[in-house]
Amino acid sequence: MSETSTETDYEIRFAIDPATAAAMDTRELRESFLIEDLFGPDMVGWTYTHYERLAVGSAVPVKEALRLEAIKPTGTVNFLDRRELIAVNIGGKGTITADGELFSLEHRDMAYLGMGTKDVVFASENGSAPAKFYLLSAPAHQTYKSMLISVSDAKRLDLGAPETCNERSIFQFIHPDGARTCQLVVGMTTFAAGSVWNTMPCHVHDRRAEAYLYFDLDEKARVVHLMGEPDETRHLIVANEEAILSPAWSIHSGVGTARYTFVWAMAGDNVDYTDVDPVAIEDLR
Ligand SMILES: O=C[C@H](O)[C@@H](O)CC(=O)C(=O)O
Ligand SMILES: [Zn+2]
Repeated sequence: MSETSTETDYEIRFAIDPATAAAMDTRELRESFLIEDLFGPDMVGWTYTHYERLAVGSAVPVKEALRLEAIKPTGTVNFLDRRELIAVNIGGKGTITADGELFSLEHRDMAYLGMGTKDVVFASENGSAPAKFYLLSAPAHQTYKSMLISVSDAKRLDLGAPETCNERSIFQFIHPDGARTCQLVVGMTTFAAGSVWNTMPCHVHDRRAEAYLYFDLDEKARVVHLMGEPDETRHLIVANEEAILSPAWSIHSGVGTARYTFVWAMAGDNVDYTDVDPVAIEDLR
């Protein structure tokens, strides 16, 4: 890809409190917590949230490479002057060049870019099977090393059972023995054939907000994503390659009408994956 474009779009989502969310109808819930049309071609798109100032976005270089540029909400000269970023490739092979360092990402690989990285360019190896970079960024307080994290470097945790339709593997890309980050904790969850329930039994963690990207879901299939306080649940019907925002007070769990994969990402007061408050299934309302 010879040309480099800098078309960037963003929208802001304010933080919603639980009482306000409980009074919302379907349309309002979707406008507040669902991100549709996430992967627009040949542009960088952001949803800048007021949940931990976590920004969720995408870069899909089809005709040309795409440069990361600052957006007004960051208030900085370069996007990463006071932030860190993780890019997860859910498409074809692609590259990320960060201040001259080249990272090659296969399908399902991630790259971590540390605070202070100035020049970032996303490119596809082949525009007819473009890379699809799912972007996550949070404020940072120090610079950790930029690095490629391939799915084979991730720490694998097998959970669930076929009888409860929740047999799945959690790939923790950020863990204490791997890449260091300030706030971002990101991973991917895949399912055994026949299993469709993620994160059930579910949990909350007031210390961290979370975002999910559901992908590799059949175009006509949907995930029924559960949100809300444990005793006041709501649902979002989610299509392939759509993301949801999960405030710190909300459960985040889902059941697919067919198989899918998802990327989960958190930011907040700690990076301890195990620091969750479990919710018993019988306590859900
Ligand atoms: O706080 C952690 C996140 O919710 C995910 O790790 C949960 C998940 O992938 C699962 O149980 O399927
Ligand atoms: Zn969680």
